[in-house]
Amino acid sequence: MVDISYRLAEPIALQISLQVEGFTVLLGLSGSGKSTLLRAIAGLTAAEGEPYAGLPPHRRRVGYLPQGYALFPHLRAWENVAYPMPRQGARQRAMELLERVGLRELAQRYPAELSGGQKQRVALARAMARGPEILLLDEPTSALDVPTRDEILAELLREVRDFGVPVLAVSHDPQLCLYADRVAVLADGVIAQEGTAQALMEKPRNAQVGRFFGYVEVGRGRIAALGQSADTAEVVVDARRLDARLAVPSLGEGSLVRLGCRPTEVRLAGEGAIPPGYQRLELTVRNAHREGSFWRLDGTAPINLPLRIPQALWRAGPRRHLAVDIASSELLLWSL
Ligand SMILES: Nc1ncnc2c1ncn2[C@@H]1O[C@H](COP(=O)(O)OP(=O)(O)OP(=O)(O)O)[C@@H](O)[C@H]1O
Repeated sequence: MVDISYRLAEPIALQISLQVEGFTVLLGLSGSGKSTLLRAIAGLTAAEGEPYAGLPPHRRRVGYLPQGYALFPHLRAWENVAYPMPRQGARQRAMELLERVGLRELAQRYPAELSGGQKQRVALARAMARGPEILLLDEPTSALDVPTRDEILAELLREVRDFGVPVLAVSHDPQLCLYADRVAVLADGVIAQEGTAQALMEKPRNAQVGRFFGYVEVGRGRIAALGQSADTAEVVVDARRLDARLAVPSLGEGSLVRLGCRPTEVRLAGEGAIPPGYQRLELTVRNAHREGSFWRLDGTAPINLPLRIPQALWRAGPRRHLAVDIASSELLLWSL
């Protein structure tokens, strides 16, 4: 495990404390400073921080895979891997590293003669060349084609785990969390939340964390009463009482809150009884338009749920009212 603590002001203000353990994924929106943080840890952007503060890049025990991999186009695969090594024995050591990533046979090729996944493995071998104690991956899936992405990523992670070095991967892609031992979310220059993917998915602390796991903010209200079990509450929205779940422990009776939920978890109400644990809401539809074979509904009340409904389930076309069932555990309450 490596404890990372970095502060910088330019080009973006960041104050980051983060534990990197196994495969750790740092999620953040585009422009939130993910690449800047990795460059700071690698010593390529001025910053204060531990570990490595004050050391030049080549003295830091960091393996860095930038976006696009930054291989030298005029050097063969093995020469790219050997580049950061001391001359003596470099070729043999480079060949060993290429062997570990399954590319020994392609050692003589130039980057232009390699696939995206193969380039990534050459870059991985090069990043491992100086025996790093942490590996930094910038958007490891962004340069890969969708059909082969998961396969290449799984292979990359197998190799990374094989090297036994903790990895910090930054991405805007929550899919990466499927493979992660730890996940953190970067927002407004700080770590908004960190923990296991499951913990963040079940209780995202705010809307910025929630959006990576499919939650959208659907309205605002006031807590009328705390529920009987630890994290439940009754909330009033637009004079309607709803059962919901607290995503932050500090909320109490009278607290003003934001409501969040995953539109994919909302069910169209059928003819029958409300399923246990669910509540039925009669939504007022303000806007409906077609999206392929779906109806897209926006601006509904009392909560503003964006919904995509298969045309077959709403054949008569848009109406003004729509009954939906939402699990109480699905309706999250965040601080306002
Ligand atoms: N060299 C630079 N000069 C000026 N501004 C920069 C520089 N590098 C980054 N920035 C700015 O700093 C902010 C963070 O950029 P950064 O590349 O770290 O974001 P990111 O989270 O990695 O985004 P993305 O997912 O789009 O790559 C952005 O607003 C960017 O415009």
